[in-house]
Amino acid sequence: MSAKCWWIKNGIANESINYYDYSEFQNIKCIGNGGFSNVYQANWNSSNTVIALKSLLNGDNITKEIINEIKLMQKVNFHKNILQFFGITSNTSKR
Ligand SMILES: Nc1ncnc2c1ncn2[C@@H]1O[C@H](COP(=O)(O)OP(=O)(O)OP(=O)(O)O)[C@@H](O)[C@H]1O
Repeated sequence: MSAKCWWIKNGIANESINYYDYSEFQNIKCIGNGGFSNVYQANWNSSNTVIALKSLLNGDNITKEIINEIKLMQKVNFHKNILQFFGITSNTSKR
């Protein structure tokens, strides 16, 4: 396992990153594409709200940019003009 992949797994294990079961998300529709991800809209059962799921094109290749994005989003999670980062999920049926 790469050090960057370990950073995510360790974050989930020590609860500094929330992990959600993929089955919590319904009505998943693609709404955008970026350089390293596809973005989907979904209904989230736990919060009864609509959220964006950012799906990495290559989940096996966690780059330093992805880690930086997670770190930055966690730091600015309080700001009303910045989307809230809730956590990570994994579509295990795709693996
Ligand atoms: N929360 C959101 N709500 C609605 N659309 C979104 C949201 N997040 C991303 N998108 C859409 O998905 C597209 C790609 O998202 P984003 O730029 O975050 O992906 P990325 O892989 O980080 O791209 P890049 O590497 O080009 O920065 C956006 O241009 C936008 O159209």
